[in-house]
Amino acid sequence: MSPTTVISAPGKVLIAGGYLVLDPAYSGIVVSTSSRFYTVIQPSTRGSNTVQVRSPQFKNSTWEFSLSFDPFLTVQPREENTSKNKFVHLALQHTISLACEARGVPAIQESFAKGLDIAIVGDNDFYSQRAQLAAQNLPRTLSSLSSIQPFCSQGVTLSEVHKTGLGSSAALITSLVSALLVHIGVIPSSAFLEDQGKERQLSHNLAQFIHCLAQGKVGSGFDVSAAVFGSHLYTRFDPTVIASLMGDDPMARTKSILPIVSSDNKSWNHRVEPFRLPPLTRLMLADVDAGSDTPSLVGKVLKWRKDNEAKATAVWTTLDQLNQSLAFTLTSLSTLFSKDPASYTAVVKFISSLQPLQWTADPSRSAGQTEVANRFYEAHNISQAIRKNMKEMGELAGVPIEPEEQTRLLDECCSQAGVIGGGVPGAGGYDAVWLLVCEPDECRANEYPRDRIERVWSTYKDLDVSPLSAEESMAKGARLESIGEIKGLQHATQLLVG
Ligand SMILES: Nc1ncnc2c1ncn2[C@@H]1O[C@H](COP(=O)(O)OP(=O)(O)OP(=O)(O)O)[C@@H](O)[C@H]1O
Ligand SMILES: C[C@@](O)(CCOP(=O)(O)O)CC(=O)O
Repeated sequence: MSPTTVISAPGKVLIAGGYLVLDPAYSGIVVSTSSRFYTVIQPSTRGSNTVQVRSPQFKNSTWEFSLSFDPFLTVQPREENTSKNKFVHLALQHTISLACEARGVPAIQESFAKGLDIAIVGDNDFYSQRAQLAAQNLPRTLSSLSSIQPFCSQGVTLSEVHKTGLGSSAALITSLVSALLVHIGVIPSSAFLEDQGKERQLSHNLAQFIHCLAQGKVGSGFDVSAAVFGSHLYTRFDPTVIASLMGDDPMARTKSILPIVSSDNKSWNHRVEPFRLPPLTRLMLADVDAGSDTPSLVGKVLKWRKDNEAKATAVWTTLDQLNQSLAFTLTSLSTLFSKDPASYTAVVKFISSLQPLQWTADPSRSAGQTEVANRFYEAHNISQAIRKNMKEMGELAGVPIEPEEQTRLLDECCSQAGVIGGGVPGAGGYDAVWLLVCEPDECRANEYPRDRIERVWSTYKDLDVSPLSAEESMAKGARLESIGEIKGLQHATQLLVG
């Protein structure tokens, strides 16, 4: 067992397939973010069979647990704890229980002979930084965000914090479960050096089960899938695969978990197909300080679908065709870059200074450049069509998927030079917007499309729009880290490097 184990897991943005991805007949485009959760595990000096979990970014966020293995494993919160965290408790209970099944109780008891210290931190993006920006009298810009200390203290408790919708619980559960599986020897650390593999699959299956248990519902699971595998085209797993484990009491001891979450269990029929955003483009995310209640939005849309089967099938069929066309078009741009990077680079530089309507108007271009420009324009139009159909679905279901305030903001953004597309991520509502913008390899200072968007957001009056620093993650999901290589991590967790 290594002295220190660090596993990170990315946040998520569902840029297409919201609601449809709840049905295995449809897929969604999920992008994993550069903003990540980090779990750091070290042996403790607190005594055998003890686990201390700290979330140093928050007040009142230290939880101590006592383990007993007889007659079977139980993870008991200490009475002295001044708060509860169901997500952390369930992750410990079911991951250590699985470890006992996989390696035998004596081996796992050995792992806890000294006890464990666990620290969990999330990149600043997972929580609104408005208060920090205001306290330092900084404008709401990307450069301001980069001046805030990494993993900064939020000054509040977890129940008071303003989350930004990047999937904190999915990234947290994935990084904690994966770090525990590695630290107590169930899977090798090398499991997180390759993109797929059986061990990464086991980590996925266990994290999905624990996340559903903690949330008390079985969503599509795209958020945990993004945290484990990174950006991809996602098709959900059959929820019956974990039905026997989803008892009324999430704390109840479950019977054997291993056969159900094992990578050999072929009932896990989710699909993870390759996808990443095209070269020389950038994902931009903003937190709109209005907030939405996803579960209630989902409930209303699914009721509308049930009560209006024919119309809903027509709307979902149209949306799915558009979603798959967007995935195909964005992927074809990556192929065009591979074939002729010079033409591709020249076109991105050209369209970055033009509104989308003008992108295909240059007759002097070569055939190669014309094909690239046409594809970018196609991606823009498909993205706008998805917005229109998602908005219409909301109006039919009586749900603010893209409410008027968000429509006005997105129309303003999507008409800017160099903006490929955008929309409301996931379930939509009032809490966030995403944009895909050109990121030319060279451009006059302050004339990048991202600069234009920053100006629109920082001066926007109807809504309080604050950028997130997240881009698409270059890594594929959960990743083994070294504490000394992540800026601010050792300081934030106050653990020893080693
Ligand atoms: N830094 C953290 N440390 C420990 N637990 C955390 C942390 N951040 C989030 N959590 C846990 O995750 C829970 C939030 O999960 P919930 O499902 O409500 O949000 P979410 O949908 O993941 O939020 P979002 O997508 O906005 O990040 C919190 O109640 C807390 O238990
Ligand atoms: C509405 C839904 O399809 C997506 C929800 O996405 P988000 O939490 O709004 O980012 C629900 C789900 O996929 O679990």
